[in-house]
Amino acid sequence: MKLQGVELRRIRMPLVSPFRTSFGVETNRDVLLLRVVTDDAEGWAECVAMSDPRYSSEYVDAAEDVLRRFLVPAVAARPALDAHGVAPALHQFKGHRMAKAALETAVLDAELRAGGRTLARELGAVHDRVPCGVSVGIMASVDELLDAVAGYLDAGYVRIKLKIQPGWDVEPVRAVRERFGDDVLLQVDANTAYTLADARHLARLDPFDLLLIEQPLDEEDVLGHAALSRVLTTPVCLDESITSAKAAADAIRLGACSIVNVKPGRVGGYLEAKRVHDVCVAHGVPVWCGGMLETGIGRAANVALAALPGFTLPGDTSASDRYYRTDITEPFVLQDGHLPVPTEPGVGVTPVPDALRETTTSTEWLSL
Ligand SMILES: O=C(O)CCC(=O)N[C@@H](C(=O)O)c1ccccc1
Repeated sequence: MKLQGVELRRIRMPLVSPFRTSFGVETNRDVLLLRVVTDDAEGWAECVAMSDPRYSSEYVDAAEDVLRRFLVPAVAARPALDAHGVAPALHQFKGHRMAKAALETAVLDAELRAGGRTLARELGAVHDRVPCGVSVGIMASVDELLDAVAGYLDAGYVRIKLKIQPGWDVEPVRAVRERFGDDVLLQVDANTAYTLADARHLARLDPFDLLLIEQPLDEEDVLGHAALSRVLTTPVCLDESITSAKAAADAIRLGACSIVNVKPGRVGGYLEAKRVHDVCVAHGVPVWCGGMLETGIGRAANVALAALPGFTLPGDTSASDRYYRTDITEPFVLQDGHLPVPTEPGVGVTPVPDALRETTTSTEWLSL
């Protein structure tokens, strides 16, 4: 394929309700979309970088800048363009995995649309729908949390994930167990909010039969997670620490985790995400698909990934209305606790022109 140009488009998506984690509150998503135009087809992708560098070091203005000045020119310089050539072309640049993931995914989407192939087939999906979990933020009170969880269970979500932080952990978990019983699939996500000194406190979560505790310690504290895994009976799952398939292999071999949250943006794209999946499957480690409050563009690709055989735990692949009143694609609607895997070529969805027009805050064309 020959790259003709790349559109960098920023859109503003208000959340239906504030989403609070241990590192801040999200009320609007400032999203960077990429549209790659080649001589064969167009491809779309969503960059999952947040507005500020609090989930990881990346943030959306930096992603846009590094794409404009370094990543797009490097890919455009390749004589023959295909998705598997993007990562090697970008290897010269350090980090910026979310920006790299967006560019690779847009090229992959164009390549697959041109060939009439779905992302699901390309990645090795084995299911035509995926079970969906939901992520529940930190709330102002336990009563507010219980109302939110009741609503999501009524909506059909098959797994509940609670955000936790020091001062909001054992009590909300106990309240959810007491209200909704022991059969609800329940897990917690700390987003690095604790230290190894909190091990004994975190062990107070063990009696609640959680599926996992996600990223309790700093993303660089792999050995700390290994030590914590020896103290807790709750399985430890890593998110922020797993930046590549090699990082996953190392963390598993060091005993730092027994479950992995796979996020394509965090690891540099869907091709590396499949490699993370394959490494985890080879080690007998279950994986599930994480989320970054994606619009339908990123959500479609995540649902395809979540249909791979090693994704044996429900992911954060919620319906569009979990976060957005109006999505920029046809909405993903929960059906019996599941979302259907897109069946159209590429990521399988494209933005609805009116919705895109109404949410766009800037657009820039990089001609090549
Ligand atoms: O359902 C979703 O898309 C969000 C799932 C979720 O909780 N994401 C968390 C995370 O740390 O995994 C997050 C929240 C806000 C910003 C970045 C990440």
